[in-house]
Amino acid sequence: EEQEEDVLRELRLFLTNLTERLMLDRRFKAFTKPVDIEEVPDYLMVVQNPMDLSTLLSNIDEHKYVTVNEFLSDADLIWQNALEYNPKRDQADRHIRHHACTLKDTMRTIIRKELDKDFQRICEEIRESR
Ligand SMILES: COC(=O)N1C[C@@H]2C[C@@H]3O[C@]2(Cc2nccnc23)C1
Repeated sequence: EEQEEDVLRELRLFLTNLTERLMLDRRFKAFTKPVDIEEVPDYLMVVQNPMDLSTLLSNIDEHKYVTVNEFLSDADLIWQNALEYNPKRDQADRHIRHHACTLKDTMRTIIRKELDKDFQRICEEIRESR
């Protein structure tokens, strides 16, 4: 009903604001757009489910997420894929793995500090009712 759409609208605002803040952080520049398959032809041989911050924003706009955990399932792909595709000991791989770990920690810290637990539970009850 209308109250449910009000809740999901507020969730979309929170997730959009979170994602846009991450996109503005220069440490996460490599994660803002899909990896260019023409530049990195073997990427899809290693990574089954590519994900990036701009795709998260599109998914939010398409009402893909009813709970924060559904959003995190996709958002976690970003840093998980980076750890998987960039495992070498060289500085370039170490840099992107460090930023991937920082992305993981930053997302969860913002959610824990800024998203009300009761609000999250209401979203989960809407998901269970559908
Ligand atoms: C999330 O980003 C990544 O996992 N990567 C891995 C790719 C390897 C390296 O850096 C990336 C893009 C790139 N393009 C051209 C040549 N080499 C590279 C970004």
